[in-house]
Amino acid sequence: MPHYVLTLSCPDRPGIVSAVSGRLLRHGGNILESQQYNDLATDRFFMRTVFAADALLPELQASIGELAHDFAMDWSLRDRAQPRRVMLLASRFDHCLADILYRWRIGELPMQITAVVSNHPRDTYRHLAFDGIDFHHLPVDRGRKAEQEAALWSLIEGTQTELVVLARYMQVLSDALAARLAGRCINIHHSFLPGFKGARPYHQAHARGVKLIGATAHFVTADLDEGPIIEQDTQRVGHHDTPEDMIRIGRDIERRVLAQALRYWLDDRILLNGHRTVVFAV
Ligand SMILES: Nc1nc2c(c(=O)[nH]1)N[C@@H](CN(C=O)c1ccc(C(=O)N[C@@H](CCC(=O)O)C(=O)O)cc1)CN2
Repeated sequence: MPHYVLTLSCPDRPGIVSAVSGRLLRHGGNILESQQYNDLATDRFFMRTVFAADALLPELQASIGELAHDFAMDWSLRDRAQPRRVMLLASRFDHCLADILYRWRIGELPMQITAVVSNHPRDTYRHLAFDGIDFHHLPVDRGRKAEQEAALWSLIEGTQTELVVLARYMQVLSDALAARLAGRCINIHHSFLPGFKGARPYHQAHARGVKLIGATAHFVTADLDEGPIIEQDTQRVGHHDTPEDMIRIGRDIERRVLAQALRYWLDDRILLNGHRTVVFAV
């Protein structure tokens, strides 16, 4: 029996859970897992429900669409058996790319990788196995960023990519491209945001003399390192740690934070709540 995941958000009011569960029951739905949250500050309701049903997706979508209209819902319904289509972007540092490829290879990240894209040549990753995944070298030559982004966008569209992961991709996306990728582009920033935005956060952290460093996975917006935060983690450092030590310690934090954020996205556990997120963790 297919398993479906329904995510929704709408203005809060009594009876949302009852209406949704009743509608699913009407189609023989058996709820397997359900989480909800009411943001009292915005009076907005968020819900994620996993259910089993013999009914076909189009029938369910039509029925839930009616309900969604009545409750002014933003919603999505997906067959959990359908793997998501994800594109991986990286620059010189490949530790996050290598980690995601390994987790995907062993089945921890159930997704279809549509391509690996870099502004550096294939040889940069000569020790990484791409297992038949297409690699695209899209260099950013001075004054030709628009052309590079046009090629990148055509690849994203041409491969029907649902999510773009910036796995230490060190080029700032233009406002236009960030807008096109709103809610479907996740970046790993190598600091505990909002501290130390920009390209060299570990050197900034060392100069400030912090005792904790971290990493942040967030949705990409036009405003650099300002997007809705999905996942964060930290680790202690000391006066003896050099910027190089922090870069080494930070690699592990970046890997686990990005992998967790990607697992949440693949399992429809992230809902946007304005410039914040609701994350229905396991
Ligand atoms: N529109 C956005 N684009 C990107 C974001 C984002 O939040 N919004 N995050 C970055 C990743 N990043 C930090 O996490 C980051 C990347 C690059 C830079 C930067 O200053 N890059 C320089 C070039 C550096 C180089 O070539 O090595 C630049 O683009 O001029 C800062 C932060 C990914 N894109």
